[in-house]
Amino acid sequence: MFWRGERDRERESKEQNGGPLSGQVRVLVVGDSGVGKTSLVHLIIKGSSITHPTQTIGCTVGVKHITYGYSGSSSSGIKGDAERDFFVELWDVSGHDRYKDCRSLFYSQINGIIFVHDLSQRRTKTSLQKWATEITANGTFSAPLGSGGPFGLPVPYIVIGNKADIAAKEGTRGSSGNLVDAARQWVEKQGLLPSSEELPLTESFPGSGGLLAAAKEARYDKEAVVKFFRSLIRRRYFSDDLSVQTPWSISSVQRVSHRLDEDLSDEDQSYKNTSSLSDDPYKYNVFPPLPAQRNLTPPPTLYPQQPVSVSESYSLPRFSLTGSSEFSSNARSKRSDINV
Ligand SMILES: Nc1nc2c(ncn2[C@@H]2O[C@H](COP(=O)(O)OP(=O)(O)OP(=O)(O)O)[C@@H](O)[C@H]2O)c(=O)[nH]1
Repeated sequence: MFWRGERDRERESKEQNGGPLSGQVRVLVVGDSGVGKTSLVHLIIKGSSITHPTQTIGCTVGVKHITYGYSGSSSSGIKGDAERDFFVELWDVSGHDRYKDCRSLFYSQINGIIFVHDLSQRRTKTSLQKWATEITANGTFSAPLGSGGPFGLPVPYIVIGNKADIAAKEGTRGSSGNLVDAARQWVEKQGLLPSSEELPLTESFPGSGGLLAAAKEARYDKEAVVKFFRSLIRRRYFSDDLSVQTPWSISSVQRVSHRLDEDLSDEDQSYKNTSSLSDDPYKYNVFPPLPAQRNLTPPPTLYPQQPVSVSESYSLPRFSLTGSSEFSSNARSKRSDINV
């Protein structure tokens, strides 16, 4: 294919400037049906809201391009030596129950997870633990952390509470219509239970302050999400960072999400690696495996990339190594669904 040839030529050219060009990390995006996963993925990749998302069939994959700066042992001064392209695959898994029995197909070689819930539907947050348990039980993981996190999750995650616009209008912290939630709210109103944590069944997902988003209004905490992606890249490709304690849940203090058009400046600076590795740090394949990785099949490389067995209609979005730093397939309708 033409695009592939172009890419190969560019890769060869960059490799002449020092080492492999790029790599990728895989991030699952999970949560109940209708919480806004597809809307968020579209926002993260395209930078704009999607007007009419359709229900995800099985899983769709979007790709976000990120450059990762490195100021280690490279001395050439050529930009290509100091930055590399990485691709964050966002696997948007359908939350619908009809795919429950087969969606574990998509839980493969996971580097990180974005859990999404709907702030106006409290039960969608409660059910995140169900998602975590399912992924832990059925998934395979790349660059896993040393010991199990909440629900046994072996990779970092973030939690995003979406539909902040609705929650704000309703002036609630999330009313699901669930009887337990209704009871909790009544009890709280009576002043009988100031610390509402005593009531069972409406558990919150542990370990994260959570991020807020309103995907429909193109609002999310871009900086926090990009930092999360970078931390996954760092974990997978820069071995010296693996000695650093990485929290299970990459969380930040809850903050008001900002508009996407507040573009990040100098994103790479915050993750410049200043270690003194003597070899080319981008030859990530030569690093010894992590203790936790030794028994695992090596993660797939970017070239070629067909991570799952899929129907004929499925294709990963084309990668472009020039132009915009954010891209994916053009629109949800053009992102080929994996039909399962
Ligand atoms: N008000 C509001 N609606 C939203 C927001 N995000 C998504 N929606 C709407 O919620 C509905 C479901 O959004 P999707 O993005 O398809 O949800 P999903 O989680 O991908 O759903 P599944 O594909 O069934 O798993 C759509 O009608 C969206 O327009 C938001 O931030 N605010």
